[in-house]
Amino acid sequence: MRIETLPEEFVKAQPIIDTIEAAGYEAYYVGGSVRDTLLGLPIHDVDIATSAYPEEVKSLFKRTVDTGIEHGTVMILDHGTGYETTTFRTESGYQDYRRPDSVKFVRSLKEDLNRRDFTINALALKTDGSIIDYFDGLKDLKAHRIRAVGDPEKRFNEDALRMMRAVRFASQLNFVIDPETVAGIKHHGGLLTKIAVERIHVEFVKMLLGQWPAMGLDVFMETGLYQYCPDFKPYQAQFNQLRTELKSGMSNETAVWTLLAAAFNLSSKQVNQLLKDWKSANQLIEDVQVAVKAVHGIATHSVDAWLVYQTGNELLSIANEVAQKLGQSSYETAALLDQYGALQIHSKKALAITGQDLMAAGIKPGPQLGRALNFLERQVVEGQLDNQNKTLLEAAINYLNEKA
Ligand SMILES: Nc1ccn([C@@H]2O[C@H](COP(=O)(O)OP(=O)(O)OP(=O)(O)O)[C@@H](O)[C@H]2O)c(=O)n1
Repeated sequence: MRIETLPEEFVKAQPIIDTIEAAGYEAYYVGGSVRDTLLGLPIHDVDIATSAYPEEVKSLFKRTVDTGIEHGTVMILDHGTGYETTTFRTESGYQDYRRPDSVKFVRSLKEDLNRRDFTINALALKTDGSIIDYFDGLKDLKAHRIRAVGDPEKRFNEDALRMMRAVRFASQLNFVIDPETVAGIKHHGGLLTKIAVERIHVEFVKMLLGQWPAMGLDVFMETGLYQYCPDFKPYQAQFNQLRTELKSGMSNETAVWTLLAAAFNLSSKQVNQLLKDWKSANQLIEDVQVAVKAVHGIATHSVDAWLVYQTGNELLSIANEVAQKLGQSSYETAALLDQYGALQIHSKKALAITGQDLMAAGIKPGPQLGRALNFLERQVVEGQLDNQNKTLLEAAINYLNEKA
């Protein structure tokens, strides 16, 4: 098998391989970029595997960075691009079910490919476009199948995260998982509890962002893997619902979490807790809480100006995307965004009056001044007042007189 025209990312990286080969070593493109090229998908990072030992690699290039030298990885910098170049290796140990305790550098490509997770990830590509395939990866690619290299039990015992990777690849590629590999996942699912939640989180989000999340969710549920993901175990029923409803992936991470929070019917407090447990960034937590509120408004057809204003353009699109995926929206996203666009103001700063103006008119600083500004903001957003300095000043004074 030979690829006629290599994507430009590989062509750009060719001088690296040429240099290594000219020094008498072997070097190949490996990993996800080879798999994705064969599937006609865009590629992200070009990874290189070589028979040269790390010190030998370093001696061949002017600019290198030791990104993971103990595992044989050196990054070669070339015209502003970094290429991770890893010495062929075998691995052993894995006491933490995640990283090998020790690696042994070897000179054989076959041994290196033999340590990898799935056959579709164990292909090597030469600069002339030919493919080296020791484990029937091409056959599996053609059959749209994820199959562990060698013994699945051993593969998952070495690195438990690979089970989540299998789920994620199923969702990204619309592939099925080979029965023996599924059996390995069922048997070793419990090892996931040994893995840091952040790592599970990354794979889980990638799964829901994949184009065929129902494929990934099927495996996630049927193998029982969900039971070993902290915080997700109680949501079996909701996951099952999602599997049938979710036809395609989500647009981004905020959308993924909004979908889960909405599908799981979580309260604001629960969303907060879930996302904190999953070590999410504060901004993400805030955004999801706002978006969930908007999903609820959209689902119950109570999308008023104030909700639209509070949610904002970006989160409004996300909220509608989620509501649509859950079959709860009949709104056109464009119509919601038009509604947002038609508001007189899009932030408090845009009010035609300031706290200074109010103080100049004799209103004392303090909580009542803040309350007056909040009142004006809402009135302007809801179209009860024009956003004009004089109008707002009069309205503020009336409001405060009424409250007095
Ligand atoms: N737990 C893992 C992680 C990675 N690999 C091997 O290392 C390669 C590169 O890993 P990574 O960059 O994490 O994933 P990709 O397969 O490249 O996929 P993607 O870039 O889409 O995440 C994989 O293809 C696979 O051969 C592995 O065997 N076991």
